Amino acid sequence: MTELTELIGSWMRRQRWYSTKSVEPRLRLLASVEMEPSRDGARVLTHFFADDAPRTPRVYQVPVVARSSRDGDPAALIGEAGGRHLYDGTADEPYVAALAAMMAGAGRAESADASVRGHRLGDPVVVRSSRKLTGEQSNTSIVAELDDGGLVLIKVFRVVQDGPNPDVSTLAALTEGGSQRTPSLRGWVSGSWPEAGGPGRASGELALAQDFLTGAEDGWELAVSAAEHAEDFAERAFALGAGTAELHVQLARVLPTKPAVREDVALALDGMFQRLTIASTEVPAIAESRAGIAAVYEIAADSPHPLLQRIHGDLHLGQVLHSSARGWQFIDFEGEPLRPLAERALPDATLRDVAGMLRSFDYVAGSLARREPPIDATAWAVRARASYLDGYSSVAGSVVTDFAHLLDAFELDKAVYEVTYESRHRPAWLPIPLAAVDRLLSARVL
Ligand SMILES: Nc1ncnc2c1ncn2[C@@H]1O[C@H](COP(=O)(O)OP(=O)(O)O)[C@@H](O)[C@H]1O
Ligand SMILES: O=P(O)(O)O[C@H]1O[C@H](CO)[C@@H](O[C@H]2O[C@H](CO)[C@@H](O)[C@H](O)[C@H]2O)[C@H](O)[C@H]1O
Repeated sequence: MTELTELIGSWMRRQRWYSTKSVEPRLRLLASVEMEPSRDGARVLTHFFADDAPRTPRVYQVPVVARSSRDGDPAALIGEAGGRHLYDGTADEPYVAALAAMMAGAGRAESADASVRGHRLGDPVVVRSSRKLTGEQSNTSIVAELDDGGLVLIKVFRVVQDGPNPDVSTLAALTEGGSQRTPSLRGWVSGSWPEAGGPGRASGELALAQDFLTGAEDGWELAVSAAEHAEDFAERAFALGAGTAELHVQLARVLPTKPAVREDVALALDGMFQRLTIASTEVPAIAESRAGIAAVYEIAADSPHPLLQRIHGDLHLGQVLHSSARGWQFIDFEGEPLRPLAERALPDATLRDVAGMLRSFDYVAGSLARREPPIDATAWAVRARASYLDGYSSVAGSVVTDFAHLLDAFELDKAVYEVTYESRHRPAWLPIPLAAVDRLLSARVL
């Protein structure tokens, strides 16, 4: 087992989804499940590893195909352990087929310490071929071609946590409610494994499958390209705002809503202060602005709050796709990866999503300002922001002006979260949210 743990540890360190880049993984194998009976000398396994390197241990799901000979795709080869050649399951057909079969037939597999189980929504998913997507992602996404020629996107969660994953629960509710603002969910796989830090068991979702939107364009890439070429984005931003408000209306229809009581406001405020404390500890420049930031949070906490409901939770341009047939589509309802899972599905204020998208327009300008030679897209971002808010209000009414103090606080809170995110993942982009914090604070003083 040491051989396996060492091999996976050194491979994992190089993967985009390994979330604690600054430290060496310290892995412990918690459990393994064989997803289906061994076929043609290939075993399909899902391993659960605890990583003790971060302050709070994290559990990673690592699916592998263990082959008796070196006959898999060389690009997917992890290495050799226990006399077998291990391949990254997400890049290897037998694993993807086993996962899809589990969803299609509501199948189940278990070992002494862990289990996995498939759930189906709508027509069964039978995979003919598959291709792993590459890119800057927290999870691993695979495009699979189905027997009927259709395509699905299979997303394999890497860090797995105890409790329901909002990506699945939100998509399931929207799909069952007939939403056209998001690709339909086709099925998912849940599992249980030993707790990382205690004697109990944890359970949660391991993967999902949803319709793949062929030809859809990534919102971030569309926006950056428009800003770079000084092309107007007002119409697209208006439609995105209106689409966000429609999504919120649908979410309020299919999932619980609740009036904001004192405890909800206190909890939200607590969360914002916790994020501020983390950011101030990791990036001392933020500590200097603490009093100003705290004042904005306190004003928001004392202001009226709208009805709370399920929201997207991490809305930015990278979470929307533009499809010529369906307009703007919203994906990835997992919430902010740096936030505890249990918090992410709690009813929240829709303006938190609006604030996320506003920050994203600022990021477009911020990233172009860092190009060589720099491109000034400040005016582009201001116009996109205004059009987005107009579009949102065209469906949601006066919520943006009625709860303006809340929107201010959410924008600042998101920028503070981004400070921590960038300092951990992309230090070169740290100046973008740092400048935003300064700007958002000085805009209030003037
Ligand atoms: N249903 C879909 N149809 C087409 N492309 C998709 C779909 N879902 C995701 N993608 C593509 O996969 C990428 C990663 O998906 P996402 O859900 O954001 O994963 P992560 O949680 O790893 O960030 C997206 O940026 C998008 O380009
Ligand atoms: O997409 P994820 O769910 O993994 O979200 C995390 O990563 C995002 C970056 O990929 C990060 O978004 C920040 O950078 C974006 C540009 O790359 C920008 O559009 C967003 O506005 C900005 O917040 C997100 O915060 C983080 O949770």
